[in-house]
Amino acid sequence: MAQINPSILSSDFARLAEEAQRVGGPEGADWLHVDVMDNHFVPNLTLGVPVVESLRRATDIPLDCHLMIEDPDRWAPQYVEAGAGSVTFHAEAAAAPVRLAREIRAKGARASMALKPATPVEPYEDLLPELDMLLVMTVEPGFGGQAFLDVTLPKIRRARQLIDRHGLELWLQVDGGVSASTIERCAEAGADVFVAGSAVYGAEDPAAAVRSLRAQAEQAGAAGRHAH
Ligand SMILES: O=C(CO)[C@H](O)[C@H](O)COP(=O)(O)O
Repeated sequence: MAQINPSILSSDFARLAEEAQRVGGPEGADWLHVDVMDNHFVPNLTLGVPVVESLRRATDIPLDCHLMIEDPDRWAPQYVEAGAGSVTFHAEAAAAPVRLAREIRAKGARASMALKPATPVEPYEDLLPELDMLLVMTVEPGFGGQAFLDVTLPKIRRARQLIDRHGLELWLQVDGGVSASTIERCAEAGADVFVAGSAVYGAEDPAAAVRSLRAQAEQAGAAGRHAH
């Protein structure tokens, strides 16, 4: 089943609790995608551990924290303690990704690793069993509202092949420029978790946008599985 995770990067940061509610409810957001940026790993600055702690108290939607930060080996465990249900670190930033994934899992969250558009998936094949989710970035991380990068589609396909070849349960997430006009290509390529910021929070009815994106992804994903 396709999962839709609205990115709070495109929401009103002064009203995060209400913004979480706007995407909740029946058939609403599966997870809330929380973009953590440190102005070092990416050229933008957002929020940190205290905001995640507050968000955890403000919503029942589980938190999917995407750490676009340097030194995730040091910080990721703190996001689990703050209440994240899933913590994503970047392959390009982690010093010891296997140890870090194990630590995140041991603390009780889902462990996830992200790849920037130019980072190949193949070198990480043996590491995949240590993960609960792989995030293939479909824009350069740092900002919401960017155009989807088609060049990432072959990598989504290759990641799906590796996951299936090894019989793994891990989820394959895409993030960046995911909208009504790009989600089907991602789903056909094999993604099953979709982060959408502007396509959800820029819509008149964000909860309806979540439902509509999920329906599109499910239909295209089923067609993609049939074709393979
Ligand atoms: O990680 C991100 C940027 O680094 C955001 O989650 C992503 O870009 C979502 O925004 P949009 O759907 O508007 O592209």
